[in-house]
Amino acid sequence: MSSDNPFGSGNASPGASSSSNNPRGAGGRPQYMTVGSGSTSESAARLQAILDEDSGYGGSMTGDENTENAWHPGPSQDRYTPAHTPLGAGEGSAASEHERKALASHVHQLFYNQNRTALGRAINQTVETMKKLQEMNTKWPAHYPTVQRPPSPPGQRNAPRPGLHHTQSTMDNNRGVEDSSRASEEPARPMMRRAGTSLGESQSAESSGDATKRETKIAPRLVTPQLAQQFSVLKIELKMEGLPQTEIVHSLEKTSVASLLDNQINNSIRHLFSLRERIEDTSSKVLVTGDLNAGKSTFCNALLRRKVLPEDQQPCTSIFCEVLDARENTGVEEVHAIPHGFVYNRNDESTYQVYPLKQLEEIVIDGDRWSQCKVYIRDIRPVDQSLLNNGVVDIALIDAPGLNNDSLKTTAVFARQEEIDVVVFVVSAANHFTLSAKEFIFNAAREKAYMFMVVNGFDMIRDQKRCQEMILKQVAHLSPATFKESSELVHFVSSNAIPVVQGGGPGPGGPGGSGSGSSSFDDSGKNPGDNDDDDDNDTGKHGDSGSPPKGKGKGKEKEKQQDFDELEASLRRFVLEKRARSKLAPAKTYLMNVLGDLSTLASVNKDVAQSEYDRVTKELQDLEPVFEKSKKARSQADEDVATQIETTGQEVYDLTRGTLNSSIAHVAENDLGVEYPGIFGAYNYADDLKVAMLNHITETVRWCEARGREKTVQGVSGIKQLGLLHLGDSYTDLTFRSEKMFRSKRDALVRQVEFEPELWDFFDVASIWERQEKVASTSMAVTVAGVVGTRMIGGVGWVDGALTATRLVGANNMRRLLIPGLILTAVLGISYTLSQIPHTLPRRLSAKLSAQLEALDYTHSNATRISTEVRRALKYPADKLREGLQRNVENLQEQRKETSKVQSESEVARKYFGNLTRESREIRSRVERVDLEGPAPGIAAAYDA
Ligand SMILES: Nc1nc2c(ncn2[C@@H]2O[C@H](COP(=O)(O)OP(=O)(O)OP(=O)(O)O)[C@@H](O)[C@H]2O)c(=O)[nH]1
Repeated sequence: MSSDNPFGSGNASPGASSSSNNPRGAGGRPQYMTVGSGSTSESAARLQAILDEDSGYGGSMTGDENTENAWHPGPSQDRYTPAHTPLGAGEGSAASEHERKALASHVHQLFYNQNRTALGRAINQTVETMKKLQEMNTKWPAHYPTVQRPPSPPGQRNAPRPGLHHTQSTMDNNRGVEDSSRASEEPARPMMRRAGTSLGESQSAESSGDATKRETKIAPRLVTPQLAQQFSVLKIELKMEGLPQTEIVHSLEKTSVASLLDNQINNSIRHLFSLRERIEDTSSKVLVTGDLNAGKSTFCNALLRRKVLPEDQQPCTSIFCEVLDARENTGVEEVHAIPHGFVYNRNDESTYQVYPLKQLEEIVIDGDRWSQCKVYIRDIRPVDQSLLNNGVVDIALIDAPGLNNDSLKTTAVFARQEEIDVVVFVVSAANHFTLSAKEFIFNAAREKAYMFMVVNGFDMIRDQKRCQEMILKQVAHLSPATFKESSELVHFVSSNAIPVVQGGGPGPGGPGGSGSGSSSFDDSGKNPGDNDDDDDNDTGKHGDSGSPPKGKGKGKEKEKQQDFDELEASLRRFVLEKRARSKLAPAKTYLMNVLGDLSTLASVNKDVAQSEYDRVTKELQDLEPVFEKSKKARSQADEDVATQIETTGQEVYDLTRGTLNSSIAHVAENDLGVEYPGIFGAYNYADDLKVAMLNHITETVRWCEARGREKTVQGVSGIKQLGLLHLGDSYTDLTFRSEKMFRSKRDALVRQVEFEPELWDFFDVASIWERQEKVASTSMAVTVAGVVGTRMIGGVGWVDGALTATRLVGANNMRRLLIPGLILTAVLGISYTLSQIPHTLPRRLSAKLSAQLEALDYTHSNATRISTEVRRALKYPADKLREGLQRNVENLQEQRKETSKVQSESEVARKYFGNLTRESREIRSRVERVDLEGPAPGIAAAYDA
């Protein structure tokens, strides 16, 4: 564009000392994006070098080999303001003006790149943080913040306290204007502010006070879940009939919430990736819309310096035509026409049809067939002037159908699309704003406070000053923000005055090279072959609609050209600024929201982890003595039970043994209930006696068993007491059925004891004699017999007695008396002996029985049997008790282990969430510092100028 510079290319302004001091500078080829038509300065070139180093995508080519004098951005670079060069008169000041604007643009670009890098880094850090959170979430399921609903005032439904909205840093500021207009229009629509990531949602951080105020404006019947207010991005969307979301979250398991959160984090990470992609994207889309026949296509062609889009006096554009750089289509110039109902994908030819450029005219009028088209062209302008491909911001132009009742809505929807960075509104200088135009701008102003306005066909206006005043007045009403910046945003131009290369194909010089494009024009802005400077109807220009009433002469043409150049420069700046907002702001807003959510989540979970840690620590402290006690109880009860079993067993043994021994020893002395039937029944008597004795002993055994039972019952209840003492409620009581003891060996004794009464059992001479001595009234015969008997029994003594008797009675008498005496004695003896059987026999039998039982070890074996059974009966509940105690100890041990595990986990979680809170706040404050709103100092300088 330097060739179009009215001040001559390479002439630095007088005031631009930096340029004049450096012989390289002013006259050199501009190696950076030139804004406007001004010449380029050395400092601008240096800035370009900075941009190139700035890791961004700026700076197409530096080519500045000599860097010794280059300006290096120091710590103060982010506040670098180009020096206000003293303005010289005439051309010099104009050149300096251009230079300053160029610098401003570059400084803005520098800021843009810094912001972009900062946000990109923040996105990476956030993604990493979120991935770590996901990992943590699997180990320690994160808690979702609980929601406390405040009690509702009587007669009013739940109206939760408004939560703090997260900072919304998106785009179009001037909320005040926007809000008040909205408020008046929609008083009853208290929409909740959500994560605004789309274009046009401009919101700033809201204080709790503001929020409360806003809440009071909101109709109280509108219940917004507080949950949604606390979270904006990581909000868990749950739908369940009849239940508010908050309650559903409460009713969910901790792990279920955790997995929902995990899902949400995944979505969030995906979104962050797409935002990163978006901020790294250098392209920007500009939608050109306006009234029918306002000259939109002519304006687009003028921007391209090539007649690509069909222009007509009658409305012709009925579809959206997007003009893109042919490099995006492997360098091939062609039109891709997209039929209705298809979503365009350049790599899928089934979604469009290919046509040559010259057929574009037929396509744009065929709105019935096509919904839109993509026009790939090679920009004929040099890279430093190119709009489509300038290495800094690649702009795609979209020519929209003229606004009328049919297209108004579609265009409004199109303009709201996320990828549309800027809307350029073309209005006819002659017709001013039509109703459709007003409606469109008024609605668009809600989304986009600023709009770029092109008042076209200015050449047709005779009283241009009045026209300007009238239009600006209308702009003030329609878009106050735009009006405030009207010097930058409202341009009065004549698009048809801009020389363009004719036809769909490349111009004579060929569109390919960066330098060749400019060769299509001469210094005066004419087309080659243009003979008449004053002829606006020549082939190289627009304006075939008739000659303008003004603007004859070279000066006028240059003026129009200059106006258009100004417009272009402003448009570039505007696109750049808007791009910063449309591309970076969604990333910033989303990051602010997601990091806000993360920090809320982290601090809530930190608190939960802390309280869990405190709780389990306390639990462990309480558990320790219980565990020790239980261990002690186990060994104590073990000992007690063993002692009890042993004591009871021993007692039963001793009792049985003593009782049985005594019973056996004295069995004969008992009244066994057996009558002596006389000598003839003596044998039966002996049998009966034997049975009676055995029964008596058996009864004694039974008695001992009964005592054993009693002791066992006592023992069992003792064990139960121990169980209740040590295990409490967890002790399982057992029903003890004592009657089931001693079931076997009942008749064993009869089988074991085998003896028959013998003859000698009936006669116990020794005892008879013993007994006889005690009897006082004994007859003589008996005495004699007794004496004799005694003597006889006494051994040698009886001979002596016989001799004594012989001596008394005399030998003859003796002889006569001896026989009857002997007979008498025998008879007496026998009858006495027989009479003693009931006394003798039981003793004899008892002695025999005793001997046999002793031989059988009867007493010991029975005492052992009974005591063993008692021990066995006691052992079962004792074992159960031991098991219970052991289980108790093990349970406590397990509980202790689990609690310690929870303790260490919650400690890890506490630390992790503490770090996460800090980390997310740090990243968030870094993101917050990314200033997308304030104009860069360079821009301010440009505005000052
Ligand atoms: N005098 C003059 N005529 C212009 C200017 N700009 C465009 N025209 C003419 O106005 C007519 C309409 O121009 P277009 O560019 O087709 O208008 P449009 O807004 O694209 O039309 P639709 O898209 O069909 O609504 C053409 O004949 C142009 O030559 C201008 O600045 N001055």
